[in-house]
Amino acid sequence: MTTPPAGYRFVDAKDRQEEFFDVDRMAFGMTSEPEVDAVVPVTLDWDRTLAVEDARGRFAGVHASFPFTMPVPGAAVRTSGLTWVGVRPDHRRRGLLQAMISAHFERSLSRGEPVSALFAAEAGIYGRFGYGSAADDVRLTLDRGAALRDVAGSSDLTLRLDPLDPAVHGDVVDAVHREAGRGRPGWITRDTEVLRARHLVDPPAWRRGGEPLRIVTVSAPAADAAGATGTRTPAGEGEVRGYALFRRTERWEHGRAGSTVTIRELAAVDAAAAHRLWSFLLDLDLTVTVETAMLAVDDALTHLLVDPRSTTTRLQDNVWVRLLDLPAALSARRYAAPLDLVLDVTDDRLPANAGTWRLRTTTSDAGAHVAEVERTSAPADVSVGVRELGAAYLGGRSLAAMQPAGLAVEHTPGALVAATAAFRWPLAPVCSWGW
Ligand SMILES: CC(=O)SCCNC(=O)CCNC(=O)[C@H](O)C(C)(C)COP(=O)(O)OP(=O)(O)OC[C@H]1O[C@@H](n2cnc3c(N)ncnc32)[C@H](O)[C@@H]1OP(=O)(O)O
Repeated sequence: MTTPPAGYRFVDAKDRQEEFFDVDRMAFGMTSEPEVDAVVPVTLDWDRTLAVEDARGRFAGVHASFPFTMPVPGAAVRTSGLTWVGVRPDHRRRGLLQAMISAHFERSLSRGEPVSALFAAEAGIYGRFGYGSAADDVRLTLDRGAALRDVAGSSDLTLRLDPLDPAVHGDVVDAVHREAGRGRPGWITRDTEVLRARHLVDPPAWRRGGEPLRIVTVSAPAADAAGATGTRTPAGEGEVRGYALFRRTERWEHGRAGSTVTIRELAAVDAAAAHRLWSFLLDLDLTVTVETAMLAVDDALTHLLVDPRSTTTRLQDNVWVRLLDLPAALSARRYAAPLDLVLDVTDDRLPANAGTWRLRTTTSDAGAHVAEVERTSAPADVSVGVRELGAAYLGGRSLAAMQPAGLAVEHTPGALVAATAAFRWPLAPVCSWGW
């Protein structure tokens, strides 16, 4: 069991919840506002929290994790979603994060979670611990009226705008979100009531002068409702095929309206639904600018825009992935092509992962290849760090492209091209919400 640096010890945080939050408020510079705290539910599972206490008995560092089932190429894997990591500024750079990460790895492995994932507060922190940046997202700023390519059936869908009411819309949002991300690696769903509730809260302090959150849904006519999501609008007009959670922030300058539309999340189960939702959001009266939520780099919108150059696009790292139990993790996902590869893996923090492994696809299931991963003494085809394998794990990064950066070394000609063809996946990975 990991021990923290001298003068510190790990302690249970369960009965000291306010202290736990105080550390993060100190670490992030966040304030506690009673009107926000009253409505924003605590999502933590206290059995998955851990604190580091100093010699005076005060919490100096904390972290927690969520038990996710993360979609990976062709399958899903139990994943420990690291969160709420914080060290008080007066205790930083003494190795508390190092100790907490080791404890997190041990505890996740003991629960049978072969993978950990996180959203990084700063992108420079987690690579040293073997997390690889496994997905990017894009946020687009669009002008009102940005033109879209046509999609058949879009105008047949019924559109409905309402104030967001979690009690009314919670089930619709959950069902459509699940369906919209089917088959997309990284698309973690909100699997507890409290995570679902947290996603829809909207305290006035978070609105930055904007209106309360709205929801726009699009539905198939009742007779056409095929049942993909099994949801109907609250008024029962048909099956819901997509929604967007958004708000407008009103602005006037020299008598001219210049409001902004800010989208918290948009999910659509088919092209017509995506087109109808974007067409609506891109043409709201009195608005001039639309800010999207984080989208997959290959999101439908990126294909539908007539003039992609007219938007401002911000690319950012999305989910980071750490393989904790390498053979379990690599055999949990599917592969896009057959592969028989000996990998020489370096992993300074989890030596059980280091050394040579043979990854061999055996059977295929609906075109996706199932792999066995075993220890071998055979000579390696490719040498790679566990961080790079984490980066490639969701199918969004090319192992071959890491070679010019010196992060993957090929010993057998053609091995990196073959590995890349097998590890890549048709849909770019993304998680649509941060935890
Ligand atoms: C998944 C999430 O929850 S992300 C949220 C992360 N939390 C925050 O950003 C809140 C503000 N920051 C903090 O609370 C702290 O500074 C932490 C948690 C980032 C680091 O905690 P510390 O206890 O200071 O880290 P620790 O002393 O163990 O340092 C470990 C290593 O990480 C490096 N490191 C720490 N913070 C950073 C950073 N922000 N950027 C780059 N490197 C960092 C250290 O330099 C050290 O490097 P070394 O191994 O080469 O010496």
